[in-house]
Amino acid sequence: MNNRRVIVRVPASTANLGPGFDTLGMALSLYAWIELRVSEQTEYQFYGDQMRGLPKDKSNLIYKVAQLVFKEAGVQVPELSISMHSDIPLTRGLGSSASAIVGALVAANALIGSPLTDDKLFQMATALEGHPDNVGASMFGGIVVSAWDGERADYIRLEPDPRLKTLVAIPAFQLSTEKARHALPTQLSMADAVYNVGRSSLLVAALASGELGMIRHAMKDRLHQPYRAALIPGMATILERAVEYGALGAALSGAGPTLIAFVDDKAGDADALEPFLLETLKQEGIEARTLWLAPAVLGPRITVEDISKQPAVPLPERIKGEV
Ligand SMILES: Nc1ncnc2c1ncn2[C@@H]1O[C@H](COP(=O)(O)OP(=O)(O)OP(=O)(O)O)[C@@H](O)[C@H]1O
Ligand SMILES: N[C@@H](CCO)C(=O)O
Repeated sequence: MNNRRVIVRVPASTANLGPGFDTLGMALSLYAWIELRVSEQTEYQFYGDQMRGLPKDKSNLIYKVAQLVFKEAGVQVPELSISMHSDIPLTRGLGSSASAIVGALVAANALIGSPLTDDKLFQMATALEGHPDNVGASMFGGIVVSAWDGERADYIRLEPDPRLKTLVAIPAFQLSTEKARHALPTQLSMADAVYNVGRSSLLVAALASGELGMIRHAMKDRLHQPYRAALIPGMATILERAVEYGALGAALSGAGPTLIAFVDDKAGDADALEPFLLETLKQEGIEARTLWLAPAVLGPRITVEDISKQPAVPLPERIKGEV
């Protein structure tokens, strides 16, 4: 274990997909890399613009999550060398906390010889995050349909349709999940609950069957997006009109503020979508950047190296070409 260097690449994710609040998630082709080694004292190396401001002591999420794995497995690894490079922006609705939790669980488990099963790691990740949607997608890749009752999370993974691509508009401002959850009501009407059960079921069926044309009707929501709209000016217009600009459907990504549009890559009729998203946000005074992302088919990719046999080059050099 002392000579082991573990590097885990973990995908970002989009949660809810509109109606599937706390239930649906899809992994995206944007990544974070976490490296763990046993060390004499705990130290951090952070790389990439997204890591600014994160703590470099034992209060760091990665360290705390790794210690939960060691405790569960009954081993002691009090000091760690932690390196991280992330392209996933923090507090923007692209699952940065889920990627950090899943990456830390998987890396810590690999460091001690993988005693915990993937299902056990998923249960731990769900309890830590408080909902299974983002962590399920980061853990298993693809599209993950999940349900959690506070004790056990169950899931089914769906293979994303190869025609599916996404365009995300990432506003320059941050919005924490905590704040976006505070905007939600504590009670809902039966009519709205039935509305969402219908849309969410239809969306899962559309994604599983490849009937992508149904997404425009299915990707609608009355549980969370209407209540969060005031936090993201321009969102309501984008959700309503994105289909006019070639999207299959659009949603708030996770708790926001990122907006995500689903596109049929083979249809080739979405050239006007990017300017529409950016212009709509700009009219509300919001600067944003866009990224075309594909669904990430794979969950975490684990590399274990023996550093007694090869020199441990810094993480950015090790992952050069992947970033
Ligand atoms: N690599 C990391 N190391 C330590 N803490 C992290 C790391 N990545 C994310 N976090 C923590 O997670 C917080 C962001 O979580 P939050 O749930 O608010 O947003 P998100 O996960 O980016 O978006 P969403 O859950 O809506 O998709 C950060 O402010 C930070 O505290
Ligand atoms: N389902 C969660 C995802 C963000 O973590 C929410 O919308 O609050």
